[in-house]
Amino acid sequence: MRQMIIAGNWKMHKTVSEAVSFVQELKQQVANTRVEVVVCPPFTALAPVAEALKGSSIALAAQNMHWENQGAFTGEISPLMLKEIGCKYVVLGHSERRQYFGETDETVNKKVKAALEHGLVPIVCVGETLAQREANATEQVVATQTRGALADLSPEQVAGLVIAYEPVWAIGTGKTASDQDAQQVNRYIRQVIAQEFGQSAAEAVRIQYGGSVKPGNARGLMSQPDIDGALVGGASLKVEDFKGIIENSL
Ligand SMILES: O=C(CO)COP(=O)(O)O
Repeated sequence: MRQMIIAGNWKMHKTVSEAVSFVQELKQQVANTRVEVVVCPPFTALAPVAEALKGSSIALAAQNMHWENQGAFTGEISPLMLKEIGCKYVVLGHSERRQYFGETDETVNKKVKAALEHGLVPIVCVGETLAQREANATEQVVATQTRGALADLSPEQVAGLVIAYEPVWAIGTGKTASDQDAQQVNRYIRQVIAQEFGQSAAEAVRIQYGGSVKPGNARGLMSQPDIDGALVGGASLKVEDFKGIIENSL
């Protein structure tokens, strides 16, 4: 049985003081949930949020990472740095990083391997653009991105990962994939993983859906058999909305 994982990707939102007061409230509101709850603050807020989360079951994730341990890479953050402050997860290959910051399947793969070497669990994002969906290329795009990101990994490593299917046209647009469409693509990703890494890795890997998830649509999406959680953007910025999604995911 795969445990549901609901992660809030704050993107470039919240100062340190806003982030800390948010998680202080959140940890009280979701204290007894059976869902695994994750927050992904911006880099500046990671350490103070880690401190504020002590004693809580909410896990911490970074939104990106470089693959090297250290070096002359101005503006970058390494896996060692994230590990030391208590990150459990790291979001890799988000479509905004692919679109605006030149992320490729190859760099995502380097980052995935580096994260695993340091005991960080990657949340690997894949998803098609509207043009790709309209050209009936969704399956081809998510298969290529999945194979690219996970190249050279062992079945055991893949089993422990989280993958987030986030159709680009559904991110921040208020357009959500229908429950059936999301389920269909998540199931397809699981089939690709079964082909590449075997059935037991495919059954163990958790595959989230992301793209305009809200309290009102969470129940339908999260009850699909191949959807094991959500990667939430906008609706993760308010405690009430995020809590609503968590509660509606069981
Ligand atoms: O990109 C997302 C999460 O990573 C989804 O963002 P929205 O929930 O704002 O559509």
